[in-house]
Amino acid sequence: MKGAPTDQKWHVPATEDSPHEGGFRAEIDVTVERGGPRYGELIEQVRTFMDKVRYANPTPELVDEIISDLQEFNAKLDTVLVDEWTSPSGTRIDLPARGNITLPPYEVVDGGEHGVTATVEFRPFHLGGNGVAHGGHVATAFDDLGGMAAALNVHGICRTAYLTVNYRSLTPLSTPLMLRTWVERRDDRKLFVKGTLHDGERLCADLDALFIALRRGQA
Ligand SMILES: CCCCCCCCCCCCCCCC(=O)SCCNC(=O)CCNC(=O)[C@H](O)C(C)(C)COP(=O)(O)OP(=O)(O)OC[C@H]1O[C@@H](n2cnc3c(N)ncnc32)[C@H](O)[C@@H]1OP(=O)(O)O
Repeated sequence: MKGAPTDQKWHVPATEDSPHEGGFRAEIDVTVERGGPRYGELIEQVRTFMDKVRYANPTPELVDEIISDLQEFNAKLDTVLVDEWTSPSGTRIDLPARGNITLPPYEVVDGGEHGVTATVEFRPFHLGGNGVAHGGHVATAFDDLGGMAAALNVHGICRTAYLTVNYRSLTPLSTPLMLRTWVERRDDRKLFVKGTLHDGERLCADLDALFIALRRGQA
């Protein structure tokens, strides 16, 4: 498993002409094919680029050159833009963080109704200051993997109502960390989710969140 568990049943009603229904995906279209076999490498190159940009001090000439290269890349991608429901970024279940470039890359090592265990590595571009991760990126990892624990528990899509992160110690960059999330209590559509982020034995942060299972068709 990398981006999300593959052996789950997603009981979401499908319609023939609409790829989604309100906030739901009508079909949880899990794919390992969109974008081709090297799509993960593309995402990794983009992440590496962001790492370099975060730490580079380029000359004005190099800035000019890179802008021009990026304009060419953007023009190429302009020819293949699709809607969010069919973009591989976020749906490639075989890739870290489902190939979603906006998320800290994680790999799910175990996931089901009981919760999710994942390894996550904050990249150099997730720098907050003084060599450690920005707290907002830690919250992003908790939001996605807390939402996944809620979704796996109810077999449907959930949305964050609140998310509290307690930062217990510094979160290192470029280090494999262990992130766990689980539903501690369910009250109808309300899922009270807990989580922890560890660097080895050391607790970096913990999570207290409420996710709400969306009603069918709810935007
Ligand atoms: C394709 C391959 C994929 C496969 C793998 C899939 C896995 C993929 C995992 C991805 C996981 C991503 C996870 C990211 C999730 C976001 O980041 S979502 C974005 C951030 N959140 C938002 O924008 C939410 C904005 N707020 C809203 O939309 C609405 O307020 C909500 C949260 C949906 C609730 O609205 P509602 O459905 O109308 O419900 P409402 O009746 O207001 O509240 C229901 C109950 O919850 C309580 N409640 C609601 N809000 C609160 C609150 N803030 N505090 C306390 N109680 C509250 C209410 O009091 C009520 O309680 P009861 O009266 O029933 O006891």
